[in-house]
Amino acid sequence: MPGLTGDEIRKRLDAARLYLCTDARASRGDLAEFADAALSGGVDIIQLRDKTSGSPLEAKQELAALEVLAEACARHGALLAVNDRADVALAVEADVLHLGQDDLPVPLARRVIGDDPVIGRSTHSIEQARAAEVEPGVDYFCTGPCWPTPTKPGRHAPGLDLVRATAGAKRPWFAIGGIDHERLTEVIEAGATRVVVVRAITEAEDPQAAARRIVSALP
Ligand SMILES: Cc1ncc(COP(=O)(O)OP(=O)(O)O)c(N)n1
Ligand SMILES: Cc1nc(C(=O)O)sc1CCOP(=O)(O)O
Ligand SMILES: [Mg+2]
Repeated sequence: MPGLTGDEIRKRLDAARLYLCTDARASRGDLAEFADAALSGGVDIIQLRDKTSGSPLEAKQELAALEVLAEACARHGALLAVNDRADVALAVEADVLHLGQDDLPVPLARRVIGDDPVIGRSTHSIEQARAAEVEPGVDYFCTGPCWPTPTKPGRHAPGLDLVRATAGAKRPWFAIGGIDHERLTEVIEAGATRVVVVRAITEAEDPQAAARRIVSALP
């Protein structure tokens, strides 16, 4: 199946509200079923982020998991995101590459993946968010963590002040970190219209219902 054009990817990014990061669920062996459930519940972007063992996945496992997620995304019209690795994003024709402050610089990543996929940036301070809002080659950014989270241990949480300071930014941006359905109202009141979640869906008994509840609460 031919991939999406850059314009199609950017159109879907503009409309995206709920972004999910998931591990490969190797211990549960249900990645395809889980992804179908989350995407049916309204997840717009799904990223493979597997740091469960403390080190990156072996390439073979990462590519196998991305193949499963790519098929699920194609079934549901969602975007497939790769974390950290421009070479892997190119290899699997991902729609999205997500880069943190310590990852590959954006101009180098662009050289690898070309112009079509979108690139996202993590930000953890007002200065970083302001920079990501105008940085060439960046299409969206994330601000967080909103609350300290065991999914990203040791990362200082700038909290909702960063969300408030970012509200109204010109580029698409997502709040991340410690967000679940119960905390969503606070995040929205602080000015976020898009969120990234991990445990709120990966640890839910019913991932489809968990995604649906979050989507229906978003503006
Ligand atoms: C959508 C999204 N937002 C933030 C992150 C975190 O990126 P980073 O700071 O590089 O940390 P790691 O995820 O690589 O540990 C993300 N992956 N995705
Ligand atoms: C992967 C990640 N990045 C963050 C950032 O602030 O950039 S917070 C985070 C983990 C978010 O997980 P949960 O939804 O389980 O709290
Ligand atoms: Mg990273």
